[in-house]
Amino acid sequence: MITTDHSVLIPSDWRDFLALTKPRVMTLVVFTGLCGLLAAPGSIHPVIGAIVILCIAVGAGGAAALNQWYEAEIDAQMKRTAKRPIPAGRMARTDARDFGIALSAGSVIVMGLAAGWLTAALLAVSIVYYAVVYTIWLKPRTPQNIVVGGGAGAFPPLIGWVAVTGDVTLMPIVLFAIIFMWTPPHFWALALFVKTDYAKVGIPMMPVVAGEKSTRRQILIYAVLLVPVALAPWYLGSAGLIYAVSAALLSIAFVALSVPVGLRTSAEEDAMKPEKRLFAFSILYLFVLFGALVADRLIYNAGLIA
Ligand code: HEM
Ligand SMILES: CC(C)=CCC/C(C)=C/CC/C(C)=C/COP(=O)(O)OP(=O)(O)O
Repeated sequence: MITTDHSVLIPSDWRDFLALTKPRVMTLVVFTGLCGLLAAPGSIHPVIGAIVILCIAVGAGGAAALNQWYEAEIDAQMKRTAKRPIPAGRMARTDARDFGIALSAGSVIVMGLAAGWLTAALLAVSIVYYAVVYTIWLKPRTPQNIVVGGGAGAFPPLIGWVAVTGDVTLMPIVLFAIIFMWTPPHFWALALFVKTDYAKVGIPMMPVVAGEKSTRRQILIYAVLLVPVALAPWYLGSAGLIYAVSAALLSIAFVALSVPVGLRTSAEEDAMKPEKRLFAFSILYLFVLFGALVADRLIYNAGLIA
């Protein structure tokens, strides 16, 4: 049973509040935000920079808490999510809601005061995008939920970049586009092996609605479309050879891992190994790609390469 009553004493400790922020997923969200900040041309005071990253972490965590407040009932029915603080009965639902609102509002206000209101507005849009547009509106309604909703997770590098430069130019939009195109293969690879969970709770994820075959084709299509987008910082002249070589190698590996997932029809014999491999690699891919962007920028700035 899910508790919604404030008066019920539930011994949720700090670990439950931390779990509400989806800390493991958010490491990559925060990392891409940090990379956007470090790769941007110009400089930012280190203390302000640290506050910006903290606000991205807190805002994303707040949005994740609101996601779990709203989805407590369906989380309770899925194996992967049943042990979360609310469905497991360790936290009152209203506490998660209040915590989510406090983190979200607090992060936007502090961001505005520290880094300006354009940066804060972008953070606010990404929070509303994840907690409301994706969670409440798209996710229960359409199999394109994560294609459109994935935009929420694409904001952090844009936010980090704009905190430094003060305006939205082509390059931060390219960084947004990289994560936007990356999200479908990232999530659908996983959705293929947790399909039954989503089917059980009536969430129209792509493999449930369009079937496995179509989802597999779409994973491959997005992985191929991601290649020119991932290389864009280089051919648009905003990144050098270190980034170009890294992006090319990562792209080859990503497409190579997507091919067996995209082309096969039956996966029963190997317990979905290629799908699990692609999902795991998708995370490494984004860490290394954004890390390469920063390494490239720092090395060129330091004059180590002409
Ligand atoms: C709508 C878009 C997305 C959906 C639906 C999605 C969904 C998921 C799911 C269901 C998991 C499994 C772990 C869990 O149960 O929490 C996961 C893992 C993960 N996701 Fe995503 N994801 C999305 C976008 C992103 C974005 C934008 C990032 C970061 C930039 C990201 C980073 C990660 C990471 C790092 C993990 C591994 C966490 C771990 O090791 O436990 N995801 N994702
Ligand atoms: C700055 C800011 C607000 C960033 C937002 C970052 C963001 C949207 C990340 C998306 C990652 C994520 C946890 C998806 C889970 O989908 P789900 O919630 O459908 O997964 P679930 O089934 O595990 O609940």
